[in-house]
Amino acid sequence: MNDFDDLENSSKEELIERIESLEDEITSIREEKSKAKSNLMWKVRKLEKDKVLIENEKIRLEREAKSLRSEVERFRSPPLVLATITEVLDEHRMTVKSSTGPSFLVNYSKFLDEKLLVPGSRVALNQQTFGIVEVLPSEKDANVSGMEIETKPDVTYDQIGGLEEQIVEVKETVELPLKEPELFEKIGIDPPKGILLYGPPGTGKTLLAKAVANETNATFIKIVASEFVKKYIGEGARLVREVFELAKEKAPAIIFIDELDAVAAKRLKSSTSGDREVQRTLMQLLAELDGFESRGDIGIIGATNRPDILDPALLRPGRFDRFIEVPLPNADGRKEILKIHTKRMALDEEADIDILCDLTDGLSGADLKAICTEAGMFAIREKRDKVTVADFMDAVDKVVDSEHDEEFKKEAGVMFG
Ligand SMILES: Nc1ncnc2c1ncn2[C@@H]1O[C@H](COP(=O)(O)OP(=O)(O)OP(=O)(O)O)[C@@H](O)[C@H]1O
Repeated sequence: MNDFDDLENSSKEELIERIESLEDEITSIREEKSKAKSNLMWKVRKLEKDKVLIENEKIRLEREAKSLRSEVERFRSPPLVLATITEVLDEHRMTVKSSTGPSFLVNYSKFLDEKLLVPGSRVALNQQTFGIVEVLPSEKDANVSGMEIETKPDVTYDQIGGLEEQIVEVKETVELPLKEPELFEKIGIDPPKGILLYGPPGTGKTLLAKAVANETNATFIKIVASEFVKKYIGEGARLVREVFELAKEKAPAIIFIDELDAVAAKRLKSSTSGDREVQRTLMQLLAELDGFESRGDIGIIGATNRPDILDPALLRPGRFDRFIEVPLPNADGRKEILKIHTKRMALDEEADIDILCDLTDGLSGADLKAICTEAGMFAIREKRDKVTVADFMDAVDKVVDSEHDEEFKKEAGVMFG
């Protein structure tokens, strides 16, 4: 006997009740079907995105390998020599004193502005011909361009997502000696001098350093080590000296040296003048670290994406002797970071951060920030007042693509000057 056999004997009320219950059942089956369908659609979309991400990653890695090869080539090209004009002899020749000591009688490129070629001007010389190839800005300007100084940065720890352990470590090793130096004195140990933050680009190393400076009311002095040794022989060591002098003047201060590997790569066997310049700069940095008494009023934070190539001399006790890894965020970290960057955004009800977390595996905090900004831009462009899931998905695509473009441009820049 099936469910419908006794229908003939049912009363009208019973029949109506039965029909209603069947209608309810049909509605709920329909709802489940539509939910399952949208779930499946999400999964398909996510798998498609994953596929694109993996393919992009492959392209990225291939480009990275290519760009690293070009970088090696670039490091092999000789840097320019820094000099100051001492006397203009005639319209072709002048005497200069180089930053490494000796004076030279030199020619200059006819493309230079002669009005700038006066005694006292700083110039760059070709290392082989010693001809003047460039007139440099005054020393003051050059300094400023290599350094970023902020009296009390406005970054606080609650603006940093997914780095709870790192924050605790930074608080202990940099903040505590700055805030309560007497604790170390009482116990009779020296506070740590320098800490090294290492991890991929855009993961929050600079943010951490700025938050310490904020918390301790310190001046934040940032220098990018690759700027020291980019071009001019003799400049690197001088800049290192000046940074430490400035920090003492402005104490309490945090010295943040980004891209530390640029002056502290393991010694190479070959010895071009570029390598020697890097060595001179590193020596000066080591001398400053050794000579400087860590009384707790200056914190030194180094950062690198390549801890594996650092010269061990720099990592000895009393130098950069604490290492803190700042990795790419995991799913929880990404959620935290997205929460921080979407906090002030007007989000559509369906814009679910969990979905976004799944779609952004392998991306950095800087990428996540860029995705939020891009998603907002898409909404503005379409004159909507809420940011939707689709905006975020398009933003993920855009940011991932633009990263590849950036790498391509960088590579092209290296190849074509
Ligand atoms: N953990 C994070 N929490 C919140 N925002 C982050 C985080 N990491 C990165 N960001 C965002 O990305 C931006 C860049 O990050 P930051 O400069 O700190 O990276 P970095 O590790 O110092 O990178 P690099 O190695 O390229 O110097 C920050 O200003 C912030 O907006």
